[in-house]
Amino acid sequence: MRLVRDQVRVRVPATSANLGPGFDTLGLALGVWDEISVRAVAGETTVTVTGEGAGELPDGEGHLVVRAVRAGLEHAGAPQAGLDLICHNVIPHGRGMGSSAAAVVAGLIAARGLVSEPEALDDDAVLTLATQLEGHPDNAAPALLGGATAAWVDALGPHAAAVPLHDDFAPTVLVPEHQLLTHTARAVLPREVPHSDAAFNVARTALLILALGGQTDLLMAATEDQLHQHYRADAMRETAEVVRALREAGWPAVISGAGPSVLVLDDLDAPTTGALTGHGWRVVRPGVPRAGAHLY
Ligand SMILES: Nc1ncnc2c1ncn2[C@@H]1O[C@H](COP(=O)(O)OP(=O)(O)OP(=O)(O)O)[C@@H](O)[C@H]1O
Ligand SMILES: N[C@@H](CCO)C(=O)O
Repeated sequence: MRLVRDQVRVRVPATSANLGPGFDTLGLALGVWDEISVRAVAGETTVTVTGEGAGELPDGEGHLVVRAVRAGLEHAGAPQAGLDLICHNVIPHGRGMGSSAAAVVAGLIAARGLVSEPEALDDDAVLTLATQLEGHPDNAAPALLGGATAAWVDALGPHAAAVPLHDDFAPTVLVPEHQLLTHTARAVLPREVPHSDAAFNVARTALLILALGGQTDLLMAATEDQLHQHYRADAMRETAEVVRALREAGWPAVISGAGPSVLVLDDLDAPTTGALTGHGWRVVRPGVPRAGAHLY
């Protein structure tokens, strides 16, 4: 295996995971894109970041995209090189919009673009490597494939399948100013849950597949959850309060990923978004790209 191109550019979408009951399983691509350029060079690795994370992220081998490119090259059996990485970041960090999965998937797709036999980094391989770096596949799957996905892990590794979305589906994301790292939001979850709570979520997740496909009258019941959101409420009180108020008003609102953004599985109306904007929430209507990360 060798490097056949010395420069590639990758676009990768934001994602929202869980969608309420589908903890560590369901995910949705969002039309907010990071763009990276990777050049193989003879010298040391350098990283230039504009937008989100500029001046804060590591500027060398510790950068998450660099780590992902390296994992991809290693998996493909390709030689490592110095990397000149340029990142134009739009996806907010630590908000539950899949920034870390986007960084990892972008790096792996870049590695695919650099090597002589890209099939060594097919979608299965990229999802496996991304899940190793992320710890769970639910953001990586839609970042890679686009649309909505169900991801699961078995003895062979992670897998993902597309979840059909009805044509009018238009989510709204409410983004607060502050960050909450996924690591922190996972630390508050119990190691075990009651069987009745697991059964509760199995039913809601099944309903959610129907609701996303077009049975929208099921959306409210389909977005109930007992596995993670109430455990996380103390770590993101404003988020929990917005989710509660929106649901009381009939909107199918959930915590986006590990929070603290809120995902509404509907096109939130102008009076409601106006009120939220006045309280410091940024309103994003991203649309759902039907394709995921790609070279461009
Ligand atoms: N584009 C990026 N380049 C480099 N590192 C990144 C990038 N995006 C995210 N990261 C790293 O990942 C961290 C955020 O990841 P984290 O998993 O906590 O949140 P998230 O991925 O934004 O949200 P969620 O997983 O809930 O959707 C950042 O603080 C940073 O260290
Ligand atoms: N399923 C993950 C998504 C965030 O990365 C969680 O809720 O912790």
